[in-house]
This record gives sequence, C-alpha cells and structure tokens, in this order.
Amino acid sequence: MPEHPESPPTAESTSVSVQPGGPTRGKIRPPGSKSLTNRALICAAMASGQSVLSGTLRSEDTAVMIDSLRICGVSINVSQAGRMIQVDASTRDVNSDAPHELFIANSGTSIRFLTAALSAAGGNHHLSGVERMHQRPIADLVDALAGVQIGSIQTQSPGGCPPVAISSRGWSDQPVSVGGSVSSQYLSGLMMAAPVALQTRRAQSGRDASSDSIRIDVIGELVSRPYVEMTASVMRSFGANVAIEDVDPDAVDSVSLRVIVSGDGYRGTEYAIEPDASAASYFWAAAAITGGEVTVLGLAPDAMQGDVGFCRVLEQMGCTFTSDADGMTISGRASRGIDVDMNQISDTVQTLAVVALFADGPTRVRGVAHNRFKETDRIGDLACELRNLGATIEEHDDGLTIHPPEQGVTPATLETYHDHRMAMSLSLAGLAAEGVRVLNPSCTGKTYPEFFADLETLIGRPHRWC
Ligand SMILES: O=C(O)C1=C[C@@H](OP(=O)(O)O)[C@@H](O)[C@H](O)C1
Ligand SMILES: C=C(OP(=O)(O)O)C(=O)O
Repeated sequence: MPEHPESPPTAESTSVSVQPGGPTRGKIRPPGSKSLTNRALICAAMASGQSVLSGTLRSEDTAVMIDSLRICGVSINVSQAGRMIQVDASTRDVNSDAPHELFIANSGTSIRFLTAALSAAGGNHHLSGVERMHQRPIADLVDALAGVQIGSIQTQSPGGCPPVAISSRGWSDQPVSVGGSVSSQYLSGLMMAAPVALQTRRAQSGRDASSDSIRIDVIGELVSRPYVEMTASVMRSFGANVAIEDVDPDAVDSVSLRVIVSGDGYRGTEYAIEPDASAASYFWAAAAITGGEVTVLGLAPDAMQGDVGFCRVLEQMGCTFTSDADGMTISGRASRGIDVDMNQISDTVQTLAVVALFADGPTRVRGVAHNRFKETDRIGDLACELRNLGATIEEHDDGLTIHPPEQGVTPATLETYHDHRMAMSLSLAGLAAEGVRVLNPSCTGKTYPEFFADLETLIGRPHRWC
C-alpha cells in the first residue's frame, strides 16, 4: 500500500507512526473509564427504576455489554456521542426458551460480569467471543458458580475457557468460593451478581428475606485488588450493602478475603463516570519520555481506579508528580530504571515498559504473571516487540526486566496482537525515536477509538498513516 504521509487515519489504515519532536506539553481529558462504565451498566441493568450514567465510554468493550443487556430485554438509550446512557431495567426479561446468544468479542469485564449476573438472574444464556476470548480462562468463575447455581453451567473450550453455556434458576443459599490468582474480574462479577441472586431467591420464595446475605470467599492469591474496591464502591452507589474483610492476604489454599453482600437489591440512580486512568497512563508517559509536562484532567490521587498509581511509579523513575483540583500532572523525564511490583496496576505495564526504554538503567517489573491471560500474552509478546526496538529483555514468570538499548531505540515495525494497549503504548516510542511504526492501530477501538486523534492534538503534530 503506498504511504500517504500525514493523511488522516481511515478504517483501512494498516499502520501509524507517531513523529518525534520536542517535549510533550498540554492538558487532556481521556474518555470515561471502561471498568466503571461496564460496572455501572451491570448494576443499572439489574436495578429497580431508571438510571442515568454520565461520562460513559463508547468503545467496543462497552458496546458488547450494551448489546448483550439489550438482548436480555433491558432498555438502553445512548446519547451525547456515547457519553450519556439511560438504562431502564423494568423491561428486563432473562427467561426465554431459546438461549440468549451473547457475543462478547474480547471484553473480559463483559463476559465475566455477565456470566455471574445472568447466572444469578436465571434463564438460558450462551456467551461467546472472538478466538482470543476462547483462550482466556474463566474456569475459576464457572467453578464458583457451579458450586452455588441451581441448574447447569459449562465452559466449551479447552482449559476452562469460553464460550459459556448457562441454564440457571438462580443461586442456592450456599456460600460462594472463588480463586483470584488469574483475574479479579471473577470476584467482581460474583459481588455484583450477589444482590441479583438475593432478589431472584426472594421472588421465587415469595417471602421477605431482606436480612439475607451472600458470603463470597476468595481462596488464595487475589490479583488486581483495587478493582475489587471499585466494584464495592459502584455497588454501594446503586444501593447495595458490601463489606470486605481481609482474612489472610498471604493465604495459599485457605480464605484470603471475604465479602458479604446484603440489601434489597440495586436501585436506579444518576451515576458519573471518572475519565479512564489506564488510558491516562499513555499521556503521562508521553511527558515522562520527552521530559515535558502533561496534566490529565478529571482524575485525582483518590480516584476509584487504582491505575492513577502509575504516577507514583513515574515519580520513582525521576518525574515530578503533582495534583490539584483540575487533575494530575507528570513533568520531567523518567531517567531512572526501577524495580517495581505492578500487580495492582497491571494494565499500565506496557506503558511503563516503553517509558523504561528511555531510562538510564534497567527496569524490573514484578507481580504480573496474570498479564499472560489478557488480550494477548502481555509478557511474552511485549518482550518480543521491545526486543524489536533494540532493548535486551529478560522474561520472568511474573514479569520482565527491560535493559534499554545502549545505542538508542532502533527503527521497527511493531505487531500489536489485536491488543489495544500494545498499540497505544508501543506507539509512544515514536515520540522520541525515528522510524517506529505500529501495525493495526484500529485495535485501540476496544477501549479508546479516538486515541491517536487525541494524542495528535496533545503533541501538536500529525502522525503518519499508511
Ligand atoms: O475489573 C476490571 O474492570 C478490570 C480488572 C483487571 O483485570 P484482572 O483482574 O484480570 O487483572 C484489568 O486488567 C481489566 O482491564 C479491567
Ligand atoms: C485486560 C483488559 O481488558 P479485559 O480483561 O476487560 O478484556 C484491558 O483493558 O487491558
């Protein structure tokens, strides 16, 4: 395909090259959080009354959630270019003879949250996705549900992966046990489903059981813990009672964390979504790579999203981090290599890895073995592309060590493995190095369709598309 320098992106664009320049300076507000949008959609869809969600994300991951809930009868009206969503759950109808066929593409949150919520609500459902989704484990969640659900639930790919087939009449009154070492989304899904299960039980028994509760025990390690607090926070905004107790954080085969959910079910509400903190990491990284200054508007250190903690990581690398009423600012270059546990903020590992290419010493990333189960193997495939940029990489079971290229980042055409975060992070290398080209840029549509347009506005110069 001939190259058309500086022509705007089209759906057919097969690669993008971010152009090097001076320090990146500016302010930017990323779109709404994927994690919060999909949680609020689940709670609103299972609530009594109507909800209005503002600041929502419009992307593939939220579209598959909305489409699936609509198939289950929920009325959803999207307006303001996707930034406002009205939900009316009074039309919800989970009971149909033929299974609801739900296509989830590659959205982990959607398949995990819907599997749990629909198991709790009852009915027949079949959830499938793209090829990679059928390689992403969901066995810990399905096993947890099989222990409590009345009816059947099965995975249909090797290794306990989707599709998932559900035929449910709600949950029994047994406690739930779940593993949390592969993904926290299983626990989040069960937590959000619990008020639904209580309601299904009440409707079936016809008795007022408002003092009932559901106990969920996590057995052994729990990864990505901040997302669990986020889940509890969203549930409370929709009227649920949630108590989280750390039992033994070091437990291996016994209970590490216990969650108790009670209350009368979700109530519709008005809910405002924070800008996406994982998306914000790319803009903070742009400042850190170029020695500029970038403020991400609408986020604060006490945001619900743990990924705002990425600023503290950049601070360790030598950047200055400040925050005020407008947002969170990173300035100065990330010059120091560091040794860091990213278990709680694993979606920012790829961003950090690209920043680390420009540091003066090696960076060791720990605690993210679970990154191998995401949109792609975010340890092995990331190592491969960083090597293409000239870095020396040691791959570990739980992460990687990045030795920056001694002669500077080398020109390369990089694969993205259909992983939005691979595309967004790797492209940043082009801010400070010639000839970095990223293939398949449209895969950012999973969580951030406007990413390259927003980056162009921030850095003030056009990318090259071809
Ligand atoms: O609950 C959530 O919204 C998410 C949890 C994380 O997954 P894991 O718990 O699998 O690490 C994260 O990677 C994902 O993008 C969103
Ligand atoms: C891991 C991610 O997404 P999910 O698990 O929701 O597909 C992500 O957005 O980086």
